[in-house]
Amino acid sequence: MPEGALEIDRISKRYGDVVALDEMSLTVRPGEMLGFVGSNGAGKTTTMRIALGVLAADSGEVRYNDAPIDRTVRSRIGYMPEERGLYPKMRVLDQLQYLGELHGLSRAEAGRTAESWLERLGLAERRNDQLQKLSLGNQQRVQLAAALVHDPAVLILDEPFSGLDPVAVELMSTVLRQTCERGVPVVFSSHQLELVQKLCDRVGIVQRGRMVADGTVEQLRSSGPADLTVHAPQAPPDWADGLRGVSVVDTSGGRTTLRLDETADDQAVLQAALSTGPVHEFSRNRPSLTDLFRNVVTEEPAE
Ligand SMILES: Nc1ncnc2c1ncn2[C@@H]1O[C@H](COP(=O)(O)OP(=O)(O)OP(=O)(O)O)[C@@H](O)[C@H]1O
Repeated sequence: MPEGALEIDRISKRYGDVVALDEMSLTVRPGEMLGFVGSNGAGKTTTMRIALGVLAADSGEVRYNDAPIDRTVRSRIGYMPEERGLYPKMRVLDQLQYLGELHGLSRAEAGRTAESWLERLGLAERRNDQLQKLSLGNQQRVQLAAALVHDPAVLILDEPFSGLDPVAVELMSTVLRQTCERGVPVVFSSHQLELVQKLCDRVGIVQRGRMVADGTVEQLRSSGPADLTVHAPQAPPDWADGLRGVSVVDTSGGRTTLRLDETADDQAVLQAALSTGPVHEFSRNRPSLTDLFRNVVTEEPAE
């Protein structure tokens, strides 16, 4: 493993009869951003809480730099919990400074870093307000500052984008990208798949406590079923019938969308289309992350 990687190695966790995690594994390398996606109740929060050490796994191990995570490493993790969890009545700057000190910064250093994050996140003028006086989106910016104030070696965020307006999404995205570019492994959970597809180097899809797909966005998108769109205006409706490994998904306006399985030969499809007359379009549609997610994940049982 490269130096500075976070590894979650086959962790399992049960709550009574509920299997929350079943040998969940994932690795985030330095300078890599991993999007952690899955249905409600799939096990994302449980995984992140175990990685942080606020919850113990029944089995498996979490490592940083090839060694099991201890208290020193734990204090170098930046974490944004789903339930948020800052003090509502405490003033924003005091709160960040206090958290910086808790993570080992001197008072002056913590104050300086807190001020600079508030500036960066557009909250400088709110520094002396109680947290509860801020809008939810601004409170979330403070949560991000809280995760970053001690210059963490690893950044773990539980649904950091939920409820943010587009400007705040952009700001959060930029800050996460820059943190990642400084060599910090970043992992965040999200249900906003288009955002994950745009932002992340790698994606892990979790279902019922297991990692069911893990790879770069490119790898995952090219591993899904390939659809072809063919525009052959003179082709009869049954032109693609009988082609090996090919099924018709949709036909409209002279365009046919075909699903090809691994036994199909796209060149045979092209020949069949050309044999009907001119072919104006022959294009492969790669699945979006949303399509893949639909294919991989079946509904979780209701909570
Ligand atoms: N404290 C707990 N006691 C009992 N069961 C729990 C507890 N925490 C989590 N679970 C169960 O563990 C499973 C995984 O939950 P988890 O919160 O990790 O999912 P999640 O992927 O983060 O979901 P969401 O997207 O809704 O936040 C669920 O079945 C949940 O009900």
